[in-house]
Amino acid sequence: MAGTTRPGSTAERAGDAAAVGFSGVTRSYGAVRAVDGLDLEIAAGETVALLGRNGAGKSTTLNILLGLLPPSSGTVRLFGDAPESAVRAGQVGAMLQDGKAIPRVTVRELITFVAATYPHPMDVAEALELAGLDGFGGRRVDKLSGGQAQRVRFAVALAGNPELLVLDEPTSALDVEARRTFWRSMRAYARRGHTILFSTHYLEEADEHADRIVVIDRGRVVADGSGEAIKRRAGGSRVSFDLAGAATGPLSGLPGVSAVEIRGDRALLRTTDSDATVLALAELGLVRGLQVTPASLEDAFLALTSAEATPAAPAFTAGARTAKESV
Ligand SMILES: Nc1ncnc2c1ncn2[C@@H]1O[C@H](COP(=O)(O)OP(=O)(O)OP(=O)(O)O)[C@@H](O)[C@H]1O
Repeated sequence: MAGTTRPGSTAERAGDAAAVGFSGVTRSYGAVRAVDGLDLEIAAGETVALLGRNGAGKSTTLNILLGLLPPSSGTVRLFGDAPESAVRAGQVGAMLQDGKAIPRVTVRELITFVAATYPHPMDVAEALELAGLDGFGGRRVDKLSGGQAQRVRFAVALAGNPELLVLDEPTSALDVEARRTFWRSMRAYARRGHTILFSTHYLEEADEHADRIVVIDRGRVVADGSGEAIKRRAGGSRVSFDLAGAATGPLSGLPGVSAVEIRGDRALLRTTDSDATVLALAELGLVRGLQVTPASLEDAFLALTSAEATPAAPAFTAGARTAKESV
């Protein structure tokens, strides 16, 4: 997606500067290192998902990016400038997880007020439409459901017509229909050349809606690339077959096998070399109901972020299985 800049904007002044640049950023809370030497560059026009489990450091990263939290060390640049400057210039819109509703104002009044504080605001009706708030303009913001309030926060983020949109778990309170509407709006906004950075726990959303997925764990980037690239990096395939009473002991020693799970009469092997594993299984006569499937993004995510995992020996723990991974 090509980037576009407004005349006189921070981005134009900064020339080809990245939309976002983190360099060696660290943030500690007492003994907890929430962000630990984070390096990250996001080009203008990219849509990037920040993916990580609870406590990985996503919100802290986004708060530092927005200038709301000073880093303990390292530097952050937005369009080549300090975050505060980019925010002041209206280049950045944010939708954070919390945020209290202002009593007694209507949705339209709120968005009109917010838009008026920016140098190049979005048309209020357009912001309401993009946020899925058509028909809600006259409603009081303190009398909305959780999902509707979340859409108001999205409209607030859009109101300044920002070049960079930062969204912290934007769909967490939305139902299926609202989620679909939200992503349609996001894509439309991205197509205008804007940069979008969103955090999420939803692997499918990251895979489907981002150009690039940055997985963070313990405040560090542990993977960065397309969903496909991350699956490849985490490695391997899953081979499953019917045991038909065969002994399970030898399975972990077969070529390529990095993990074994037994579910009833079915064996599931994680392997870094499915051809070698399948050949060895054939020699043992274990080919009944044989299936070979590439690793899912879920597999990759677990392998990259589980406590005991290393990229060379991904974890494959029974407790973390999901229906999606069933064979
Ligand atoms: N204000 C704070 N004081 C102390 N520790 C904090 C504070 N904010 C965050 N932390 C800790 O920093 C780490 C990172 O937290 P952060 O909220 O950035 O993670 P997250 O990836 O956004 O998590 P979640 O997905 O649960 O929202 C966690 O260990 C958290 O407990």
